[in-house]
Amino acid sequence: MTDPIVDVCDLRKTYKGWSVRGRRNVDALQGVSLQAQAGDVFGLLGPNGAGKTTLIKTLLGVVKPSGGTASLFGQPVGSNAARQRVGYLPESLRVDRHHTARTALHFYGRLSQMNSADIARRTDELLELVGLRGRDCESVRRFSKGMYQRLGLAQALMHDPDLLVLDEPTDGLDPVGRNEVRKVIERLRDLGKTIFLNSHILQEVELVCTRVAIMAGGKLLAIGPIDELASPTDAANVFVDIRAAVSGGDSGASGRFVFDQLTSELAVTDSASLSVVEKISGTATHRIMMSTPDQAEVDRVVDQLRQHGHSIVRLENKRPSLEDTFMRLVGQN
Ligand SMILES: Nc1ncnc2c1ncn2[C@@H]1O[C@H](COP(=O)(O)OP(=O)(O)OP(=O)(O)O)[C@@H](O)[C@H]1O
Repeated sequence: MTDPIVDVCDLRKTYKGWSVRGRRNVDALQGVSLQAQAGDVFGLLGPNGAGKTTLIKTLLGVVKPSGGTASLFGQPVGSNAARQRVGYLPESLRVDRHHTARTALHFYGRLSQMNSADIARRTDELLELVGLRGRDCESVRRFSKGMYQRLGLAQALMHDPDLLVLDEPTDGLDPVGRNEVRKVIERLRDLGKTIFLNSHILQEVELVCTRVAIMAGGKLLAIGPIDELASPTDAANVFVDIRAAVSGGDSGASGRFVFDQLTSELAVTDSASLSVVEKISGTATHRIMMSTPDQAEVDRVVDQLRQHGHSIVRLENKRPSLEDTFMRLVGQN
């Protein structure tokens, strides 16, 4: 494996402060360790106060850690060598209202000490990438929130960084705006950029991230590829649609009737709860819902259904979503 792009080891941050009752320190990071590899789209998740912003600010060299180490590209965070390779989109970027997209990118290019020729070339490339070509000479005052965020992504990319840190890039956007920003992130992922994304929107993270870290109370609760985060004991929801061999031959029998028949026919163990059976309206099909972490149990139920003359029309095994895993981990903590 190559050296990590982001390497955080036992990172700690205590904000020192006072309240009316005396000294009040906040342990915002309590020994966080994580790594992101080149090409990762790394999602940082956690409830309010989890320490996500503190972690991001530490990576950017804005907050000084109280303990532990953090490096980007093998260089200590905050060093010039590390900063030059990072692009940052803050949660609430403010672009002066007199700017157009083009003049704003010129301004940010100058801040990155780029020359005029490079700024002009890069501006054209980025306007194309974020889908603002043709709108580049309009005042940003007329921009929708989605266009504004895409301009924010362009400014973060001006100096062609290898690592992008995005703080809540889709916060406050409508579904269309979110979709547009997500497409840009996917394009950047395809270009091989490493992306560190802080977001509250679990569905967004599930759609674009290759790996996630879940934090709460300044601690790391879980880290890994999304499909490996669910614990082996997390139940999957299994839906089995059947043409039921209903006793009495009534294919239009109610879900309750079929449920009672199945519970007397099937030897279901405790690990699988045959929670409900419902009639799918307008069809001769009934849907059985089970909740079990045990695939062997599903296989047993399917075998028994067949043995009792029920025919399987469709089987769907829905693994726990990122939201299920998040709620379980954060709930436990
Ligand atoms: N400058 C500061 N001084 C004192 N305490 C702070 C400071 N910044 C953050 N904190 C505290 O540190 C803890 C972690 O805050 P942080 O902003 O890093 O969490 P977060 O996960 O980003 O939360 P949110 O999702 O609400 O932005 C919180 O208890 C917060 O009140």
